[in-house]
Amino acid sequence: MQAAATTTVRAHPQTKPSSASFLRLSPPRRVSFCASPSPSLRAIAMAATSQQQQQLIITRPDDWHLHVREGEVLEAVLPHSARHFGRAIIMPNLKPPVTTTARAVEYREEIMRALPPGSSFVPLMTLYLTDNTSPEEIKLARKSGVVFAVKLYPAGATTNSQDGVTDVEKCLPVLEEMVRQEMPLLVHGEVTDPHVDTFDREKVFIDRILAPLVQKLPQLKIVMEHITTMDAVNFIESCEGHVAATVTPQHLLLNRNALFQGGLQPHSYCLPILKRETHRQAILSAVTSGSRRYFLGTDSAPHDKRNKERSCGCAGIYSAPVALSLYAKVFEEAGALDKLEAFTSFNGPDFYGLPRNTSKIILRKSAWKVPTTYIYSSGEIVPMFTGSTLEWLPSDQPEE
Ligand SMILES: NC(=O)N[C@@H](CC(=O)O)C(=O)O
Repeated sequence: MQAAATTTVRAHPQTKPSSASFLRLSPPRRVSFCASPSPSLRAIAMAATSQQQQQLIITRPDDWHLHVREGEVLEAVLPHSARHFGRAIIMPNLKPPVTTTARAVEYREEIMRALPPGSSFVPLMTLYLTDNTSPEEIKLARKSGVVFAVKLYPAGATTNSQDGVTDVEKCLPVLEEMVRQEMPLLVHGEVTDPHVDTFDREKVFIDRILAPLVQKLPQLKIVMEHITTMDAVNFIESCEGHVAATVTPQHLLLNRNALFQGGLQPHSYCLPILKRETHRQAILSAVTSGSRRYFLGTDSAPHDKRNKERSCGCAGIYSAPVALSLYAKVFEEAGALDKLEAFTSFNGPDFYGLPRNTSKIILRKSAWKVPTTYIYSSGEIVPMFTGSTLEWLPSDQPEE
């Protein structure tokens, strides 16, 4: 560990914009491939950072896309998120999925029981959309006060998505009710058509499903989850203010080469799959531009090591314990540390119409080693960047 930090950078407090002003975003901007800063510029930015910024104090972040599972795995992983994040949007892709408000309420109680004593972490529950979800269920969800969004998994697109939507047209009455209830739709944006190349599935989803949906229901709030392509960035920028996106640490830091680095790397396998470098660069530029349409969503997706490393391994990267350090690394390397707090702590609640957190968290420029695995009662979970040394260690202690 390095010596105690000396210099502190406090992000400037911002006033919370009204939802109306959120809708008046800057005019659509197309993003094309944009080269990263020249090595010399980047080196200067990093040198300046390392001399001056030894500590960051930012508003406590939220995670707008998180898988915590159930039972023993829930107990093992939840403390990692609860330690650093104020709230998280909890994904409903359990077995069986969380398709009703009643089940979401039960699941929330299980999460609350698994929290470490004294934790003030708040789970924001979601419903899993199916072809048979009723508009009535949306009214119940809104009335519950604990369900904050509905998740669309195209049937068969990813882990536990077999009960997902087979045809968005079938969900139109539900989506119309979501507009009335101002309930956001969270989208896993990939087609499942086996004839479409895995690396093109996000782009084809935008063309075939998302763009027509936005045209049909322009008032529906949509979060395109875990975006991976320049096409997604261009789409988000071309929409009015009702469409936003979450971005994971892996899609900001890794390109598809990481899947094959020195051999097949199952712990870098997630869906949507990592893409080529040009796409990573486009997402990085978008996120570090300061645009309010992008916010933190780790998609931290724990799977037991045996299920990741077997002959047909599961998709999902476990990033909860390392995510904040990694996002800080991304923004620092882009010379955009001043934009980090809006991404981690402001843009998400502003989009959802929720208050920003009031407590703070400290990130110290201090080297720390990521454990190789997290052992729990019936197995182990390998975190992203297993065994490597990271900087920007988040403090466990709340800073009021
Ligand atoms: N991201 C993943 O690769 N996996 C997620 C599901 C998902 O969000 O796609 C999971 O639940 O394991």
